[in-house]
Amino acid sequence: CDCHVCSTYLSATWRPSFPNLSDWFAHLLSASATSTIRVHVTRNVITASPANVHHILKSNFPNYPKGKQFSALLGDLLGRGIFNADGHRWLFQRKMASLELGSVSVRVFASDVFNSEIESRLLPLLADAAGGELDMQDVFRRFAFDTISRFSFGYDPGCLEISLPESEFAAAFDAASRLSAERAMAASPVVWRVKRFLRVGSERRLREAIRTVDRLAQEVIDRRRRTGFAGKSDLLSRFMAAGVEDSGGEDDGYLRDIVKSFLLAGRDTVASGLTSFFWLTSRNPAVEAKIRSEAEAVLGRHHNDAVPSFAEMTEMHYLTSAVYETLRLFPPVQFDSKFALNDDVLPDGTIVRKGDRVTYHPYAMGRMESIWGPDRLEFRPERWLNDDGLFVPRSPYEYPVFQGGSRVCLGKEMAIVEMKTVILAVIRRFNVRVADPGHEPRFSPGLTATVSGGLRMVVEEVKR
Ligand code: HEM
Repeated sequence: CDCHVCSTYLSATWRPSFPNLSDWFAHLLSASATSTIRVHVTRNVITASPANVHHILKSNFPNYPKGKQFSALLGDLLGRGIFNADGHRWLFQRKMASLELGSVSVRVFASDVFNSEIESRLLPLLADAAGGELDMQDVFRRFAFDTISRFSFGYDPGCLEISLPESEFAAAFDAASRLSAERAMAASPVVWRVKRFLRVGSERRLREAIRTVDRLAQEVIDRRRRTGFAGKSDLLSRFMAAGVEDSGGEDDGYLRDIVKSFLLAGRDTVASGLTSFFWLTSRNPAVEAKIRSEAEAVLGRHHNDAVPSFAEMTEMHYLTSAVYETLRLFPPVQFDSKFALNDDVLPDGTIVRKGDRVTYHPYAMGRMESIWGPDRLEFRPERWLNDDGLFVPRSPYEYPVFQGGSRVCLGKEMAIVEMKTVILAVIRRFNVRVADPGHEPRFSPGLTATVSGGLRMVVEEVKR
């Protein structure tokens, strides 16, 4: 195909004009009369139309599974885990996980994990670095890996200890997710499949990384079986107690797969959201000031610095709005694809053929004038508040940052609470400013938005 979009895509000639591929797609989607474009060479229909997103994720959901093309990329790492499954296997895990994640006891457990990681590691690390610089993206990735590992597995990799140690588990998990995502960048799937068959290059490294992840995960599972899982709060113990391993003769590999999906889903996403938040507030100190004064109004001026309760955080509508506003401009999952099972027509008239890739694009949607109005590029938490100053959510089909419909993110509420807890703890004690204010983030290709080269920030203690 020699159409403008395909030739620009293939030759990457969008690069001089746009910092990221997602910015170029946002530009094309804004200019399209239907908010939908087609990249013929990759058989990819990309849409930023809320009606189309509703159709794909909700009203015609069965026609848009993740598909074999996607699950092949992550299959070696995630196996049969929820993130990579379709059909009955997905539904079984979805029901079980929604039940567990919806329980009050799991919420209390998650809050305990966040609070202890903040009190015992994050704040001491920032205090130690005060007056100097830190790569805050690295800090948040370590924070998020410790918390999601403790939450999912009951295993503490200790990545955020003050010496910022190398964790074998975190390094192997990083390598495995990066190398799996890089499969999507091969000119053709044949390339990585041949390398995999021959066990050479990146596929050899991927195989080794997955082996390490599986070995360490298995050690945790074996230990849990020896020491008992009854009464323990982490997801692994809950799944074991719910008898997952007995269901349909499934083996330990299945438990391991389930937990790995949670690690992948809950780690880089939260770290990405926090990194973007501090980048945006560093450039918009007025927002930071409003969050501080709201916190003071809710918690009182002389609050004893203890982590605010869930109820107190719920009262902070401006903070909630600032988190949603951050994720609007910088969604951790910038785009997400499905593969059509059968021919279909989208609500805007776009024809979809069986096997086409259909992508909704939260990054572009967060920049659409038709959805957010003329000030769409401004970081303005106020847009989420009603006249009474109360936070009002938007439809998930206009704001599919956590996806929407039948496969909406299972960790959404937990992620928002985690982000709010960290933000409050940090900004009440520290000023965190981008070291190089002219720095415009560029994202590395991958499953989750990660700032290429990290984000160096200056940390200073707030004078009281
Ligand atoms: C800001 C943070 C987060 C964002 C933006 C986010 C976003 C998303 C998105 C877009 C999906 C759909 C992916 C797909 O189907 O291709 C998803 C699914 C999922 N998320 Fe999250 N997520 C976040 C945090 C979390 C956390 C902390 C957890 C774990 C507790 C989690 C657990 C999951 C799971 C299990 C799924 C799969 C649901 C299914 O397929 O039925 N997420 N998330």
